Order: sequence, then C-alpha cells, then structure tokens
Amino acid sequence: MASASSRTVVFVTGNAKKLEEVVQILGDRFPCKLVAKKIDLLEFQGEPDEISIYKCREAARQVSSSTVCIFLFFGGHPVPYVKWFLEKLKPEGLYKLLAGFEDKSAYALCTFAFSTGNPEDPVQLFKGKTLGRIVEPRGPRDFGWDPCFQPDSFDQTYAEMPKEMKNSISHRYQALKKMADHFIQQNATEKK
Ligand SMILES: O=P(O)(O)OP(=O)(O)OP(=O)(O)OC[C@H]1O[C@@H](n2cnc3c(O)ncnc32)[C@H](O)[C@@H]1O
Ligand SMILES: [Mg+2]
Repeated sequence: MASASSRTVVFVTGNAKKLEEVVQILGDRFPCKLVAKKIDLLEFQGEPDEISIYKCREAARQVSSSTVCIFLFFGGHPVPYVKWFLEKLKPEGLYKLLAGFEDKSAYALCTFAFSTGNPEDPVQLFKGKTLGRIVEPRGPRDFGWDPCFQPDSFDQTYAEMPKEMKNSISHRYQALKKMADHFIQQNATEKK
C-alpha cells in the first residue's frame, strides 16, 4: 500500500463551498493529496452513521480509490433532505418551520466517511459537532443554512462571522481535525 504522504484521497462532494472550507481548514496539514470529485449519490434514510457508511461505500465503488465523503446533518435529528428544504424554503422558511417550537436548539454535525477502496475494510468515520440554535436568518446568503445557525456562546450566525472564525469552531473543522490527526499519526507509524 502507498504511504500516506503519496496516497491520493478522493473527496466526494459537489458543493463548492464545502470544498473551499475544507481546503482553508486543512491548509498544508493533510499528509495526502486531496482530489475533489462530484458524484451524485442518492440520499438514504437512516441515522447519520448509517447514511455516511452507506454513501461512502457507494462512492468508493464508483471511484474505486480511497474516498472521503462528507455529509451534514442539521438540527436535533438527521435531516438528509435539508438541501431540498433550503432550495424550496430558503433560510427564512427553515426558521419558520420551527415557529411552533419553543426549543430552537440545534446542532451542526459533519461526518467524514473514509474508505480505503477495499470493500473488506471498514469505513472509518470522523465526526464534528457544533451546538447552537436556529435564529431568524442574518448575514450573507452564500452558503446553505449558515444565516440561521448561531453557535452557542457567539452572538453572530455562521454567516455573519468572518470565515476564519467559522472555520476555527465549526462542525467541519472539528471533524477535519480528527481526520487529519488520524492520517498524520498513520504516516508517522508507517515511517518508523
Ligand atoms: O455533494 P454534497 O457534498 O452532498 O453537497 P450538497 O450540497 O449536496 O450537501 P449536502 O448533501 O450535505 O446537503 C446539505 C445542505 O446543507 C448545506 N450545508 C452543508 N454544509 C453547510 C455549512 O457548513 N453551512 C451551511 N450550509 C451547509 C448545503 O449547502 C446543502 O444545502
Ligand atoms: Mg448531497
């Protein structure tokens, strides 16, 4: 098997904003070559871990290479369809959906699912979670539900924050840190 530093990992996403954040967060910290690829994978119902593993296996089958897929779940329950809710309802609609609920607490969850490309190997999951609440949308509209997610202990929504601030506390940052640490450690072990 190639050493981690010479390995190419395919990052499966069709979302340019996710990719932008991943590149900003990782900087030169990630010891593998990351190549982005857009694959339209069907959405499955289930718990976040199940969905991540299933979609990662499917993506790995299609690209037949080491694969990282990321998926995001939103709110107290996994919402694999949040993308379509957002397209139809916009951030305002997402906020209004919760109008009848006093409790507006939510969390943003990012899961990176990694497959070595060998169907016999288990899919590894690296997860990051940021607690917060759903607020009336504030800030720029260029990335999904950022305008209506306000992380706990902050008075700005993700959208209002400078990008570096979101990238230093976000669900994506926390998941990526775990994934990068894993590969760095693996690299160090292989070098011994
Ligand atoms: O190809 P993939 O990676 O699946 O990209 P996608 O755009 O389809 O993304 P998801 O399936 O994860 O759908 C989640 C929705 O949440 C949005 N989203 C994901 N990460 C976000 C973040 O950090 N802040 C705001 N919105 C986000 C994204 O734009 C989608 O509308
Ligand atoms: Mg998607």
